[in-house]
Amino acid sequence: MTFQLRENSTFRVALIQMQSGRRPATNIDTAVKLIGKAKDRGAHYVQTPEMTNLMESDRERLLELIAPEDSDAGLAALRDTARTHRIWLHVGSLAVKVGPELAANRSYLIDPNGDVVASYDKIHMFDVDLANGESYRESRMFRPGDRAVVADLPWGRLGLSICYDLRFPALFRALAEAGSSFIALPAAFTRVTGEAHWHVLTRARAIENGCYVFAAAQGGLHENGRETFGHSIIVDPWGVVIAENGTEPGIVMAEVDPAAVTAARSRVPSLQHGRRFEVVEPTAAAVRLHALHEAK
Ligand SMILES: O=C(O)CNC(=O)[C@H](CS)NC(=O)CCC(=O)C(=O)O
Repeated sequence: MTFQLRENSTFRVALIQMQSGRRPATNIDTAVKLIGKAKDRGAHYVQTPEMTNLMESDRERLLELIAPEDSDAGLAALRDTARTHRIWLHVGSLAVKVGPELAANRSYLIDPNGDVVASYDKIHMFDVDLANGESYRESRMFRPGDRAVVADLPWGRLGLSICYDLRFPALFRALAEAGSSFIALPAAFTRVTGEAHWHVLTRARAIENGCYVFAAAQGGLHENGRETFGHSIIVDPWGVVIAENGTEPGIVMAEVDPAAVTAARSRVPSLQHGRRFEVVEPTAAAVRLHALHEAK
């Protein structure tokens, strides 16, 4: 079955904020309940955060707890949920097994029939040491993706990204140039970096690409000891935050209008004005002039 294009109609987006723990069955159960509530409130597209099924820092334990996607009980339950509620369900990511010692941080777009229509492996791995001593080595557990992915919703095209990808504007530009009106950014930002950068970066990506940004987040203190920023957020293409949550689990909703994308891009057509330069190497003459100037 195919879905009718509805690029001229608004739709309701719901973001599920979670505080996922160390037991996949419990986390999936929580997600399914919140998705049901979002449906009751009229959602057409529902997004869950990065690592919906598991927040686990221990590599061995993570590898024991996860399954290949074909036999993943969580994915099956979420597909059932999409079908039961007749919604577009975007599972922000699941940790899934892709080899004996290897996982992927993979998001799934599921249609109202319960079929997976797109999946995306997080490209940029969060291998970062923060000033407060927090240290992350995502690439120890996860195999990064190398493909940018877009998928079609009835209301327009959706570009897929995850969490740390937010810091790589070239990915978002590529998604916009591939026709995205909406960009999905499920996340599990740290509290510290979220406080410093979350709002400015989500708004910047929306503004510079004339896209909506839908970002369902993990928030609060997790069983594995991690603390995440929360603040699930919906930003419109003009950079206005139209819905936002705090740090508690819950649902964030907004009415989304595809016409706002066209409007923002016609007011400021910066997408059409890009890539008009080449980078020029410093010339020997310029270097000599500089040296002359310094010597004065
Ligand atoms: O590891 C897990 O359990 C779940 N995955 C995550 O939390 C991921 C990888 S560690 N987090 C981020 O990418 C944070 C990015 C971020 O905070 C920033 O860019 O500032």
